[in-house]
Amino acid sequence: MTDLTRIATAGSVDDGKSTLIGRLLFDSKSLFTDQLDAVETASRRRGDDYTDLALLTDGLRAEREQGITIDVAYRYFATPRRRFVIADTPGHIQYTRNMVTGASTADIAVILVDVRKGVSEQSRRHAFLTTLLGVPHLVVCVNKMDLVDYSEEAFEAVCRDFTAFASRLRVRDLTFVPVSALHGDNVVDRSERMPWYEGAPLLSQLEHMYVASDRNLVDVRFPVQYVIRPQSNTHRDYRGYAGTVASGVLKVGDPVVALPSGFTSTVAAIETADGPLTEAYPPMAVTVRLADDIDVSRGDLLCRPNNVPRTDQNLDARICWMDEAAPLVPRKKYAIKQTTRWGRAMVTEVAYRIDVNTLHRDETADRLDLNDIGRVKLRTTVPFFVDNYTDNRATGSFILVDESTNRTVAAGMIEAHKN
Ligand SMILES: Nc1nc2c(ncn2[C@@H]2O[C@H](COP(=O)(O)OP(=O)(O)OP(=O)(O)O)[C@@H](O)[C@H]2O)c(=O)[nH]1
Repeated sequence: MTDLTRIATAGSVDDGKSTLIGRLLFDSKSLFTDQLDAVETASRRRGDDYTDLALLTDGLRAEREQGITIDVAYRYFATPRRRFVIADTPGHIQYTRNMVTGASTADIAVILVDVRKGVSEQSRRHAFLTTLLGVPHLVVCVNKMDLVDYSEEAFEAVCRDFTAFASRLRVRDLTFVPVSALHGDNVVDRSERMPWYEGAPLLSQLEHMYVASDRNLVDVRFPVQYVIRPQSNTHRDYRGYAGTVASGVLKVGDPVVALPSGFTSTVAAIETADGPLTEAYPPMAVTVRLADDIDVSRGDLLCRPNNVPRTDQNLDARICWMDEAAPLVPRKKYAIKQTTRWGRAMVTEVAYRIDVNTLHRDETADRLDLNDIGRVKLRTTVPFFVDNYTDNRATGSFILVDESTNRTVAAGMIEAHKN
């Protein structure tokens, strides 16, 4: 199985996120020498007597910031055990939107807490968003341990406060690691300055966390991205459906049903740029050929006949509002995209807005502003094939796009209907 483990990071400004990521890359020897030279030169130029690893990710981020609105920098690194992609989400402005972008596909979230500041409003917000986005594993790095003399009591106090808040959320797996990102304690190598800590350093936790079983390999969902139909005479009869497996394991010979038509067939072949396969699983990009010539178009969904998502035009969802230009206005029409399918949607009701610090639900709210999270009801113009987000992060999520500006204004997570 392609084992790319996705990590999302979160932390308030100056908690040390960039330094931690730099340290992970540096100490695990995942850096290219030319990048290292550049960082060392830049550090010297600034008069630092140490190599400022934050320059590494900050530099990257600056590159990414040009011309894109959602500035999440992705960094790949590998150890002999695992390959990782780490999303570095800036802690300052727009944190909710950036975190939603960075964490919606993450296997593991790493939240930084400055041990001197303790569990702040932002830490609570990060924990809440992590669970809202269904990230299965949460690792809290209690950073800057060097500034509290590597005190066990200081570490334990943060763990206690964080656990108390997390107990009110749906956290599946919570781990704490005391680190000093600056000095490298417990990041890649075990720290000798914290003999009281019996756990493993961060990297080793990331390498050993069991993530495969978190992925949905049960419910086959294959959203069709393109229909491939060559026009040449030699390939006249060829018809393939290209897309990315959203969940489940698709096998040659399996019966499938196409939605919305409801026609059934069997998988005749699974093709990739590197040759044919007998099975495909998420997030593989493949072309599927069917035994019968049934009507399948872009935006349709292939699944198993005995395991289909619900077809719905009324959606209940939690959404995060991401548009700084205008608040969410009920009854306004937006474009909606779920997997590869587009339609139009109208928010018919804002049920409540959630205060992420207190988890209080404000049922009097009738709009959502930038970074607000709320529960809403939507009505779509065409049927969508949906699962609850808790069962399927791919088919349970959607975005709303403002058609006049073409901006993504919301990310949504579908929930079961409630009255
Ligand atoms: N003493 C000490 N300082 C640290 C540690 N980790 C980071 N710092 C310092 O804290 C400051 C902020 O670190 P960054 O890594 O830039 O913080 P950040 O969270 O990435 O901040 P943004 O990039 O602005 O989101 C820098 O001056 C770091 O050198 C640590 O473990 N100990």
